[in-house]
Order: sequence, then structure tokens, then C-alpha cells
Amino acid sequence: GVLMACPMFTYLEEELEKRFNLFRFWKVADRAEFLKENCNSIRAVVGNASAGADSDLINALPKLEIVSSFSVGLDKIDLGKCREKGIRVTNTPDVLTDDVADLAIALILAVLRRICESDRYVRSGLWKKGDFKLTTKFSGKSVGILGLGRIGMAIAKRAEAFGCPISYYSRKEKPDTKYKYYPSVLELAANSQILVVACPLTEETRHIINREVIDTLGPKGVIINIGRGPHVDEPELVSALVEGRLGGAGLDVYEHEPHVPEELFKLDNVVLLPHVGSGTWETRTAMADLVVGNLEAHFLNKPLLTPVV
Ligand SMILES: O=C(O)C(=O)[C@@H](O)[C@H](O)[C@H](O)CO
Repeated sequence: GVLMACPMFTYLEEELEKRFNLFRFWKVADRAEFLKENCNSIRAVVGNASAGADSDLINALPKLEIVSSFSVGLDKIDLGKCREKGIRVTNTPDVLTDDVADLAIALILAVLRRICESDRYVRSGLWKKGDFKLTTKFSGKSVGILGLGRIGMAIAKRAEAFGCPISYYSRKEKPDTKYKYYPSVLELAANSQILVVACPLTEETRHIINREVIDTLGPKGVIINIGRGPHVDEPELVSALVEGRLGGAGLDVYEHEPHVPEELFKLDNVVLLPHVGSGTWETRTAMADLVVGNLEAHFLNKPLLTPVV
């Protein structure tokens, strides 16, 4: 049996249902009872950015062999426990890179050029009373990327096309890249007008965007987050934006999704998206096919398509 942790994509559900005995965890009233009854028949879990396989669930499933995540991010899976128990883990890299990078650039343009606000200006009829205010140019602004992995690199390439000087911070300097490396997030923030969060969420990167980093970016600085909400100390971000200590923010992820701090709703220098980085039909279908492909490969004892563990 395959346990699906939460609703994520109908096509994926249908493809899993065609092949496996599918359990929908969100439809279960008494989870403890359900797990006791079915713990010997569940050999796989399908999770995503919202719900995965934490140590409690893994401990409750003694026959668990594989966790196939409908996400590239793995912060909802206890990887250490999986390694310990010989449970395989797969994710959906590469197929979503373009979409997430495209959205990061879209967020930068939406914040700097006030795309959402000026759209509202036209729809409200205000343009009849006068032109919209001037905004801020993107081309040529210095872009700092936190995490120069697949998605970070794709963002760098796109921003470079806008004539932006690119720099980055990551655990180690990347020898094969021409982009400027800073050995700390603070130095990256001090040398960037736009800071993009594009690294995995780990204990190391939780709240890596704190008050000091925000104040270093300053009243003209802009933060773009297409990573995970907990990368940013959200109350600090909110107070900096409300007090004008930070110039703007473009957010696709939040600390307590789907809850978004209401103080941000009245700010025009903030663009708020509902975690849609990979949210296109093309990409979600490709992600679903990877999830199904990894499970089929596992149960046929063939090499996994995108193994992590
Ligand atoms: O891939 C990730 O890490 C994501 O955050 C997204 O693609 C989600 O998984 C997506 O929201 C699917 O539910």
C-alpha cells in the first residue's frame, strides 16, 4: 500500500490509484487506529512540501521501504531516520527548476516595478485621475543568491540576462562559477540590492535571514523568498517592512502556510504569492510522473530515478 500524506495533485492521485492500493491520510478520522490496522501493508509514503514522513510516522510504519516526495525540498522528511532504517527517499529535482527560477524573477520585477499595485491602480479607475508613480529599475541591480544550487544557478542566469552583477553565498565556494562568492550571508547582504533565498531548509539555514541581515540590506534592499518560510525570521521581516527598514519583499513561502501575516496586506512594496513556485500544469505533471516512476522502479527492484537516500 501507498500512503499519501496530504492532497497535492489529482493527476498524481489517479496515477497512484491505477497502480497501488492508495491510502489518503487526510481522509482518515483516527490516525493512530488507522496506522495500527494498516502498518503492515504500507510500504511507501508520498509527501510534499506541506507534509512528509517525520520520525513518528516512520516509527509507526515498520514495513516502510520508500518515501517518494512530490517536491524537491526534503525538509518534511526525517532523512536521518530513513538512512538509519534503510528506507529509500526520492524527490523531484530539475523538472521544477525553470518554473521556480522564472517566478523568482517575476517576484523581483513585481516588487521593483510595482506590477500588482499598478494593476490595482488601473482596475480602481485611479489612472483617470493621474499617472501612476515612478518605480525602481531592475536591470543592472546587484543580485545576491543564497544557495547556488540548481534553482539558484537558474535564477543567476536569468538575472544575468538583465545585466545584473551576481554574487552568492553557499556553504562552500563553487570553483566552477564566475559569480562573486561571499563567505557569509551578512557580506552577501552588504553587497546586494536584491537578496534571493534559494537554498534547502536545514537547521543551519533556519532563520538565516534575521534582523541583522535585513538591516544590512537596508531601506532600499529587497528580499525574495522562493525557498521555505522558516528561512526568514518572519516577525523580523514584518517589522522591518512596516517600519521602512527594508525596501520591499517578494514572498512565495511563509513560516506558517497558508497563514500570512496580515500586516503585510496593506504594504504595496510587498508581493505575496501562495507557494506556487512549481505551480504549472507542465511541471506538476512532470513531478507526478517522477513520483510514480520512482515507486514503480522501487517495487520492480530497478534503479530509482531521482534517489536522495
Ligand atoms: O518542490 C518543492 O520543494 C515545493 O515546495 C513545491 O514544489 C511543492 O512540493 C509543491 O507545492 C507541491 O505540493
